Amino acid sequence: MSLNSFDEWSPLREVIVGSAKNYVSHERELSFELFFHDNIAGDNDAARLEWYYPRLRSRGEGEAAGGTRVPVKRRYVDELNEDLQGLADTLASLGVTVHRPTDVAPETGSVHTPAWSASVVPPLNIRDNTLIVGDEIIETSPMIRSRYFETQLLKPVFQEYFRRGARWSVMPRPLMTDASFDLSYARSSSAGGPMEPIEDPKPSRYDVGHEMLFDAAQCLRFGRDIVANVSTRNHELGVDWLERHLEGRFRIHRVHKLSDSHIDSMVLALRPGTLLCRSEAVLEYLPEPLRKWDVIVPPTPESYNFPQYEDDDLILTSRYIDLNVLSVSPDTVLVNEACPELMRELERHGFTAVPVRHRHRRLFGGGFHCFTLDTVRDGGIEDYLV
Ligand SMILES: NC(=[NH2+])NCCC[C@H](N)C(=O)O
Repeated sequence: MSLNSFDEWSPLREVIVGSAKNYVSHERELSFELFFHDNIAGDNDAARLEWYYPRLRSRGEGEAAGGTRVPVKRRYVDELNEDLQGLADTLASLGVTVHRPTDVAPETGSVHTPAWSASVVPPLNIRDNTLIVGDEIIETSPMIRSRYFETQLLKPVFQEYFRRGARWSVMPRPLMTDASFDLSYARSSSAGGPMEPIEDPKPSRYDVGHEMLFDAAQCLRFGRDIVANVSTRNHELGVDWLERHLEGRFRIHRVHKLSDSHIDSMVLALRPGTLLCRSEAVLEYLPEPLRKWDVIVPPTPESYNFPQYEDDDLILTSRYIDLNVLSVSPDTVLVNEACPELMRELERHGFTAVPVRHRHRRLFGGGFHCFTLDTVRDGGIEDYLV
């Protein structure tokens, strides 16, 4: 079918499901530290910052171009791939056509630019680097160096949609030197909480000042309207680009500092008139028309909802990550089977919750919404925000 995805909830026909094949390590360098810096794990309104460990070690001589590779345990990667296959199988059993990315090679490759290099990670959280707006694929400007060329692994799928008539654009590629990053959000969000130090940015001959660095997962799509979270100058530039690019076709509504970057563990739209939110407080950030929608606030996740990890396992999400559900229609939602409380809450509001296994979401930074990219849904360019 042709690319057609304008919203987060209308009947799903085609989707891409991410892959974690050959995930071996995380590379801890400036862009990674900044991205995962602010793990807000608040009890509804009292936001609290979580530690990452092990603590950063400061860069030694000659280490400026790269970072420290932290291995990811093989068992977790195998279990994650098993769960991803389960997710793909569930979607297929619901009549959805599932596409998969190209897997990265077993030997970890590297991304090299004139300014730096970083090890490649698999195309797992594919929601992050591509925005589907109607009949257009937009590859967004990456925020993490290891993920600089991630969308290349979606190329066969994108080529096929292009062949069938899709528009296909790529936002400007950042030079992504240390000076490209606006550190103000990460620095100011440290107030009152323990915080890993942000390493001193190193100068580079390629510095051009703050650049656009913006993830598609900062957006939620509502027909003609797109809600985009902006927390830094980098995001602001990204939204400026999107606004100019989509002018006359879509309206963008900026929300400010709802989260560090991604919006989809804070709020999701389940059907016209119903939002799933981390807390009622989220509403105050949203555009006026959305504040009138019904809100489902799931019970706060408890530690028993999650596997126990060891000190050397990096935790990359808040415990609200399971809010990150995937709608296959306005009344059917894929939910982590580890969250019976969330499933019951959705059922109470008239949804069918389809349980799907997903064990290691906190180690790999994403739930079902993050791991997927919905390319064909029934919905069109409608005005929902009136
Ligand atoms: N599209 C995504 N990768 N979203 C994941 C957002 C997770 C969010 N940072 C949290 O810790 O709750």
